Amino acid sequence: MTENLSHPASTAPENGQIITRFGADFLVETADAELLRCTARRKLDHLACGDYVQWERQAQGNAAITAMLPRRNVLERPDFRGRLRPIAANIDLLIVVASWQPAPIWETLDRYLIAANRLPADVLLVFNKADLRQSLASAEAETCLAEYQRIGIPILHVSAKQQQGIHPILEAIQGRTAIVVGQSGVGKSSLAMQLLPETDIRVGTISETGEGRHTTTSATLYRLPSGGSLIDSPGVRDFGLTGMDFATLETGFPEFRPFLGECRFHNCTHNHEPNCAIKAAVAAGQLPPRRFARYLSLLANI
Ligand SMILES: Nc1nc2c(ncn2[C@@H]2O[C@H](COP(=O)(O)OP(=O)(O)OP(=O)(O)O)[C@@H](O)[C@H]2O)c(=O)[nH]1
Ligand SMILES: [Zn+2]
Repeated sequence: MTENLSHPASTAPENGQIITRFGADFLVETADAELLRCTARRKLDHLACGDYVQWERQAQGNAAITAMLPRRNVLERPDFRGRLRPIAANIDLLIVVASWQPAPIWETLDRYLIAANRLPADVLLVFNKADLRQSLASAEAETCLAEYQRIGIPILHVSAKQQQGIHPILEAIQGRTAIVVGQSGVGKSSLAMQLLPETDIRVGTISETGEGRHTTTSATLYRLPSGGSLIDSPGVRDFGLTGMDFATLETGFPEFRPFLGECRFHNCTHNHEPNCAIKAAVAAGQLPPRRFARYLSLLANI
């Protein structure tokens, strides 16, 4: 029997990265930086923006994702049924945005830091609305902020509205893949607009595929002209921390590390136990007390 030559056989698999999702299909950036719409089998439904995949051209002329390559990490969020769904994968940097109006919820910031540690991903704390800092930041808030500085969390003060401090964020991203998170109203969308100002970055590259304006709420990966990538994901912006266990909580407080192992009990929770090295360090002024108080409050909730 002769082969049907009108349909070329499928090609060898190639590597690519998922840029975004359109319903059941995915937009894949090929190794040649070409954007290609690909189908995927149902068993690959858990693929997310940022995933590296293998794809191949099919006999029918379309392209299909055939496999997911190993992930460094994945950010998940419960859907309306409470099932965890992947939002974005292979994240290097969690940009946690806070502001002075709405005022920072410090425990929420701590939760983001714990989540970043669990991913694992680096953290950049961006305090937006710097224009309001002088009039709205209380002395207590400044003290809380100083504690983060003290434990070595990188912090930037910016104003999306006044277009100030945007370049340092891009510099901080360097070659990494970053995602912006933070509570509602802190200015995440405003910042994303500043970080991705060119319409051709935000929507243009996506439009080339004939989708028109990309109006879905799917996470989308954008290449930054300054290097690195930014995943813009309306859905993940206020993501929480689900299923936290004690180990996740404890390692989410990196300032504890030098003292861990020095408590009298190896399974010390740094709460009621006698001869606790963490409590001693807090009492001696070696660990920031407000962070420790919030640690105890988080501990009470697991
Ligand atoms: N004063 C001041 N206001 C800002 C700044 N950046 C954003 N805003 C305002 O803050 C409000 C919220 O901004 P958004 O960018 O929508 O905040 P968001 O974090 O994306 O909010 P959600 O979509 O609810 O998660 C808007 O009214 C912005 O104009 C800033 O630097 N200074
Ligand atoms: Zn202890």
